[in-house]
Amino acid sequence: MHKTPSGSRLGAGDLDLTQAFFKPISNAAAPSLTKRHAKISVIGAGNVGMAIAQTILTQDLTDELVLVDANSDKLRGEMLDLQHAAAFLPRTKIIADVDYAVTVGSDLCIVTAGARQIVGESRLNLLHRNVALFRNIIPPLAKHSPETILMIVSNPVDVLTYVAWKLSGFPSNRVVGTGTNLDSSRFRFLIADHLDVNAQDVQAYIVGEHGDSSVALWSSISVGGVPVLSFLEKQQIAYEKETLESIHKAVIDSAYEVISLKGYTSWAIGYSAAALAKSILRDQRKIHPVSVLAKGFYGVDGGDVFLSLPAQLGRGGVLGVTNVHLTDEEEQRLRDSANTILDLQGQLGL
Ligand SMILES: NC(=O)C1=CN([C@@H]2O[C@H](COP(=O)(O)OP(=O)(O)OC[C@H]3O[C@@H](n4cnc5c(N)ncnc54)[C@H](O)[C@@H]3O)[C@@H](O)[C@H]2O)C=CC1
Ligand SMILES: CC(=O)C(=O)O
Repeated sequence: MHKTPSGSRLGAGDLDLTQAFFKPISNAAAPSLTKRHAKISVIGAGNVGMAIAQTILTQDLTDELVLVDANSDKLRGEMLDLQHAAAFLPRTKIIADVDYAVTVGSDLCIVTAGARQIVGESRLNLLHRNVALFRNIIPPLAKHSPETILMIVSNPVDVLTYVAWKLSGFPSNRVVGTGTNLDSSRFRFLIADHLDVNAQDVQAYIVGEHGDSSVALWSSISVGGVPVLSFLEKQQIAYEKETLESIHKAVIDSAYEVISLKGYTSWAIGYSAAALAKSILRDQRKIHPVSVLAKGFYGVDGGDVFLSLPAQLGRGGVLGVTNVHLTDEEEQRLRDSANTILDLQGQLGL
């Protein structure tokens, strides 16, 4: 019996066995080529990479799922553990290797590798450690899958999305960071909890940096299509600005709290990244707040900076940025957030 690093094989007689088991149908037509084979590679098989991988599998988003990590034992262990769930999952080929050649021809590469925050540490603190890793990760991904879409998750996600864009040489529509898609989900959860409604009926955006300088778009909040703040104003129902601010603060504090309790965050980013993968690979053209090249939008003009804006995602990657109404204060906060990120980027010399 022969075993490869990318999985267990039945042996050299595989083909004979298959033919013995299944009698081929005579005069069968060639398979239809209308459905494209989809391949997703997840780089980094840690807490986040595995949460994303398992959500992708349960949601049947790909035909082939590739895992890459620098730690070969952990990688093989994770691959086998997922393969052993085959009887309960949609059929997906799962392979893993430390060599990036395994990612060849990926439609989507999701990068989660790298250092994570310890308790109380800011995402921005991870920058230099993770930029060094990205120099070894992005070029081989781009080489093996020159047409792929890169989705960056590792932190600080906005600056690392910029780094991935620079290192890959890809057009900006094919480089996206998960950005504030997660913060916006936390925001929607907290608003839904406050109003006792379903979070899926709440539309609300956090934009800017995925982190401490993020910006809550209060004017964007609607529930079941009803814009909340203008509704309250028209009905002359008073609301406290402090209540709004405290919800935004709770969003910012969310990751710190989860990290202090369980050491890392994983499930919510797993669902967040899988939702983005679905919009991209299934050409859903849905709008998500994600990290995109923001220069020229909403008065952000200080340089090439990636930060989250409501963007439409489809098979071509980032299809466009939505023109949501921002108040003057929100626009100013967005520019401040951009400057926070630009200051850090300035240290990189890329
Ligand atoms: N953007 C977002 O919303 C979120 C981002 N994150 C970030 O995701 C990243 C990963 O977090 P966790 O999975 O919890 O960390 P982890 O420590 O569990 O996993 C990191 C993995 O990266 C691997 N790795 C390190 N160097 C590598 C290299 N050169 N090539 C391939 N693999 C390599 C490690 O072996 C490890 O398996 C962190 O930067 C974290 O801050 C985490 C949650 C949410
Ligand atoms: C760790 C992180 O970036 C988050 O959970 O938001």
